[in-house]
Amino acid sequence: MAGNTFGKMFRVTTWGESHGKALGAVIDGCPPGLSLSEEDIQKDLDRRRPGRSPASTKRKESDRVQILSGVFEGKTTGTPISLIIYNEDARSGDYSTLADTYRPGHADRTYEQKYGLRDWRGGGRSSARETVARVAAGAVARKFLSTFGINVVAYTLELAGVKCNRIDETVIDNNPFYCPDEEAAQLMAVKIDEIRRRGDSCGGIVQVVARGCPPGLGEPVFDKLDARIAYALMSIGAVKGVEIGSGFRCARMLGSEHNDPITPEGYASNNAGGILGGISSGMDIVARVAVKPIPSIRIAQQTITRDGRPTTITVKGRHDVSAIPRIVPVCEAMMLLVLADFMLHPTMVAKYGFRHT
Ligand SMILES: Cc1cc2nc3c(=O)[nH]c(=O)nc-3n(C[C@H](O)[C@H](O)[C@H](O)COP(=O)(O)O)c2cc1C
Ligand SMILES: C=C(O[C@@H]1CC(C(=O)O)=C[C@@H](OP(=O)(O)O)[C@H]1O)C(=O)O
Repeated sequence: MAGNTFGKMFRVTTWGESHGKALGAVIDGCPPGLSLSEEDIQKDLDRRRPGRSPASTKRKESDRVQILSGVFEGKTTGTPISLIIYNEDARSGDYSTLADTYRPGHADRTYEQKYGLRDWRGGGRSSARETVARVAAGAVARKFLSTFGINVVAYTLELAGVKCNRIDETVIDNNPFYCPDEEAAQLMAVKIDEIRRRGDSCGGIVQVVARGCPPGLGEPVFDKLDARIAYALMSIGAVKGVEIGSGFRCARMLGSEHNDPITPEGYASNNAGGILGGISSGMDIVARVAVKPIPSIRIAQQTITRDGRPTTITVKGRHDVSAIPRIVPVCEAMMLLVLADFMLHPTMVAKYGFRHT
């Protein structure tokens, strides 16, 4: 099956299914000499792992990563870096009704229409369990980018209709929703509890910010930085919208309001979200994603069987109430992979080289 590889210079292939033996990533193109340990990767995996918030699936996965190749004496060797994470708690028997019935909102029917068969155990390759491999690869990109002073942070702006009124990044890791407004996080917990009890699900909005990027990332046509970021974020399951900078609000602004004035010290505002003409400006890169509600819900829904008979489905198995907050580190990972890819573009290597730690 094509379409399992992301990136051109910093290339990542993910492999594995939600109820298979293991999942993993192969990273090709990471420069040699970079310090890299399993612990560097584990930190990010622990933020995505199930069980860390009331919105999370009850599936119990330790998500311990092992580095199988590409690292010797604590440094990358420039050869493919292979990472593996074993599945520990799939409980595939709970999914037997999915063998014959399609879940509304999930990939079951479209996948089968395309390939003619489907691993119905938890959605197989279409399960967001695959994002464990993206986060592992993203952590390697984070380590590489840190040598240039580049970092990426994401957080929850809105969940179940509860909006943040302030952004204080220092509190993000103090609450289970990765929310920069602690009061909003408390309301989110109440809402999630209500929705979970009803057997329903919900969505929200995540903001992703990249800091320390030099000017020059991205191409003026086709491979524009904003185009690649939108592609990367939209490639995550449940993401249905991506905005950069002022985003959809720009449609209602005047040019005199939207243009970011240029001063000798830099740009006076950042409606552009750090990207002009497809190329990073040196300002913070700011993107937001709209996340849809989780498809697998316990409320009865209308659907059809594989042979086209109408029926209703009440989805079994263990599911998130919302992809937020677990999607937050996944958004970080996809942004990190785009930036690492562009930092390895020949024009950027000529300017900045590789930095080793
Ligand atoms: C972190 C994360 C966790 C998710 N958890 C679930 C889940 O438990 N159950 C489910 O049905 N969908 C879950 N999803 C959403 C589905 O994977 C996604 O809706 C599905 O693959 C269909 O793709 P689409 O929504 O992009 O069309 C999750 C998505 C993410 C990013
Ligand atoms: C296990 C994880 O999340 C899963 C994402 C997911 C889905 O359909 O996206 C469905 C559920 O699992 P299963 O594939 O067993 O139905 C979630 O528990 C994980 O992210 O580690």
